[in-house]
Amino acid sequence: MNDTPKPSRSGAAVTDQDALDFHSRGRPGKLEITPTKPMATQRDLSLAYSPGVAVPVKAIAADPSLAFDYTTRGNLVAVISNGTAILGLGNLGPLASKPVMEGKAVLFKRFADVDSIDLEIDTEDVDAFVNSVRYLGPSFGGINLEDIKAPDCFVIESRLRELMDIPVFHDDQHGTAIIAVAGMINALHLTGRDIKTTRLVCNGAGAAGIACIELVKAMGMPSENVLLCDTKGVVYQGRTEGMNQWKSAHATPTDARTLEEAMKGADIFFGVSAKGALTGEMVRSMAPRPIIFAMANPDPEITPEEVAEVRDDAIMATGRSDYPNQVNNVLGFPYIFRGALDVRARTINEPMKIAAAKALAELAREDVPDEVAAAYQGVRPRFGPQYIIPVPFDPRLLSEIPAAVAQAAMDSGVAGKPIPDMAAYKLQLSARRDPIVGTLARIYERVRRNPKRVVFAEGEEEQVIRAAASFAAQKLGTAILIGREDIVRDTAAQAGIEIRDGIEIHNARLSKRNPDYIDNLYARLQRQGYLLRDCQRLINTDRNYFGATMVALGDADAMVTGVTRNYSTVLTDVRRVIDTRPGHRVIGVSIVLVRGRTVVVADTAVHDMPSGEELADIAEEAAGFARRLGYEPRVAMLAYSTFGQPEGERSRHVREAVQILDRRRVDFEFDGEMAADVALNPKAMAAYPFCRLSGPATVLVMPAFHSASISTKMMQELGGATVIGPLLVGLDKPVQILSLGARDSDIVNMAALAAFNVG
Ligand SMILES: NC(=O)C1=CN([C@@H]2O[C@H](COP(=O)(O)OP(=O)(O)OC[C@H]3O[C@@H](n4cnc5c(N)ncnc54)[C@H](OP(=O)(O)O)[C@@H]3O)[C@@H](O)[C@H]2O)C=CC1
Ligand SMILES: CC(=O)C(=O)O
Ligand SMILES: [Mg+2]
Repeated sequence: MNDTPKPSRSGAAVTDQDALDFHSRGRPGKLEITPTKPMATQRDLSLAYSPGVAVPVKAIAADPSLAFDYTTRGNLVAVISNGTAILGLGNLGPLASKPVMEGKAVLFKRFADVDSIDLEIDTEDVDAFVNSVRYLGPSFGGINLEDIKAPDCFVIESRLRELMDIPVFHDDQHGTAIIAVAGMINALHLTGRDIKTTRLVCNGAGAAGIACIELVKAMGMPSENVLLCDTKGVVYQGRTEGMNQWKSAHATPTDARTLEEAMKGADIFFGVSAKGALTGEMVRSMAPRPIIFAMANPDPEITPEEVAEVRDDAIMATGRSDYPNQVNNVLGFPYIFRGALDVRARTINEPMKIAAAKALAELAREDVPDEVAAAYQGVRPRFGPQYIIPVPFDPRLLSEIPAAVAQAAMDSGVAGKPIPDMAAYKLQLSARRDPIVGTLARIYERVRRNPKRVVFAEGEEEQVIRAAASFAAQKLGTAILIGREDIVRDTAAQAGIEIRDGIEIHNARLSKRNPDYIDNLYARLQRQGYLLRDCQRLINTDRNYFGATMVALGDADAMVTGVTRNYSTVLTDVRRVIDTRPGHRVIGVSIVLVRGRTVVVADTAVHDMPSGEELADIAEEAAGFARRLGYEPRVAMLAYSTFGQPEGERSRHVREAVQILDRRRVDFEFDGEMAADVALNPKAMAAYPFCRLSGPATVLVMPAFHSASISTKMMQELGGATVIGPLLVGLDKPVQILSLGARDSDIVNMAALAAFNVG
């Protein structure tokens, strides 16, 4: 396996300050609760609360299964910990565990649309813990126990499983075991091993370790082939020190006493212990083509670089996202609970776990979609030593894993509500996906494959420097900060931002390119009332002119700006330097992402009251933009009226635009004029059977700037939508303008969109 590429970090590493800022910014923490019903009127109140609420109360009292129909129970999982084994950091208590538990709760939501809340319980007493949880059954559809130390976790989980009629799942045990076994199945396949003759050493005999070896044995590895180790060394038959019944059950008759001795000739190493527990020497002593899963978090037992120093034939995985082969339970718990909840499973049993592991292993062997390539810096992974397990951003996880788990629950008789049509269920699962994940991941992947030089014009601003550092660290290209070098460096130092490789600082006044930039600007503006002196001043002192000219003359590929000045001023400046792309019209489009759907809205930036002709151009630009993003455009020309009713002056332009598009014979679906509900809601559209759109619109062309701007901002503020943009489309060179005070993550997204040349 000498052709195995050397392991490398993806470069998305974060600083301690990044992590603290991420957690404290805006509303502290990572989640909030939002209502699903309006609570606006007296009637709403009467329905949601007294007296209306009494009706579902009585219904549930008569038939408890109705709680799934009338409450959140069926989609709600509690992530519960006492903080006694937080990642590999040890017993730091319940309060300190809260960031991890909140994190798991948001991952449930993000990856599988499972609502989740963290509960930290302040006790190390097993009985008290069990009692705190057992009475919570009516609140939840499932219980995810987390980061509870062994052996307490074994007692807690088995007692709660007996006491509660919903799935109780200690993720550090079974989640980890499922993912590790999935990776192992593929690694065995790649190295041509038979599980029956393979020897495994598992370092860590706690929650994760015991569960991993139990599942491995359930998959067919003979007990005598498995050596378990802990802080005292090998768990051998007859050992008395540091033992408990769970370790004893896996004690082996062996002469090996230390991890070092155990590792000699071993085929597989599972590390679920602590940072640095495995040495290069031990790796050297393993069998040919060894399989090493160093899963301790946040730092593995050994790094891929350290393994690569001693041998080049290993298949290596860690629990981290910044190396290839992330063996982490995030690949399991969202989807396992999704499947279990959807069939109202009473428990998560062995067949469901094995089904999840097999489905994961199978996914890694299939061809991967674009978004998966994103996590591999544009190098499309292919099943092999560097890709034995799917990545967390793989969109297929959400349709495949829950379906496999649900099927296994049905087959093993624990499903309370079987799924009648699996194919339809898989489609429903895909629709649960948060679309922003896919859209941005695709763009990032393409930019990484073809990195660009991007100007960050307001280079002295802290959030811009932070964004530039992140852009460079994510290997999206070179970030060019415009500003005075000493000020940029001081601001960066004070904010704890490292100016690393991939960042350049350009001071406009000192640039050798100034004479050329001034000549270029003067040639463009001399007949618009500008003197040479004016152009000198603009290039020397105005970072937008300097930066845009860099892009115009090819010294950079794209630019982002606008954090410190208002949109229209910046747009005017930029358009003085950069032309409209021949045959195009400059417009602004916004991408609106709401659960389950993405729509493109135009024109959100440039034309105030567009004519029919201009609306037709806007439709063409927006449709082209949607295609470049990978969406099939179905363009609705919006108005307050639908096909002539009610009549009105403003709808006339929209009708005209439709006629113009007809004459132009454009190659995308369009129709109008129509109201927004008709465009977006198939039931409302059904009232107009002659409508030419084959489904809900994906592109909304607004009748005027005010309606475009108002509606997108309302969607953002009131509708919970994520709005990206306005993005400038139709310029000859890619420039994107940020909103005043944009945050670093928004700036990075815009820089990536500019580099992608989305416009
Ligand atoms: N990648 C992933 O998805 C997951 C990774 N993990 C990681 O696994 C590790 C263990 O977690 P968990 O099982 O929940 O914790 P537990 O506290 O339940 O168990 C820890 C086990 O590790 C052993 N151990 C600790 N340090 C060493 C060492 N230096 N050498 C040998 N054994 C050691 C302990 O030994 P003893 O019994 O003697 O005290 C104990 O058996 C953590 O680092 C965690 O981050 C956990 C879950 C998921
Ligand atoms: C990933 C995880 O659950 C852990 O490290 O504890
Ligand atoms: Mg954990």
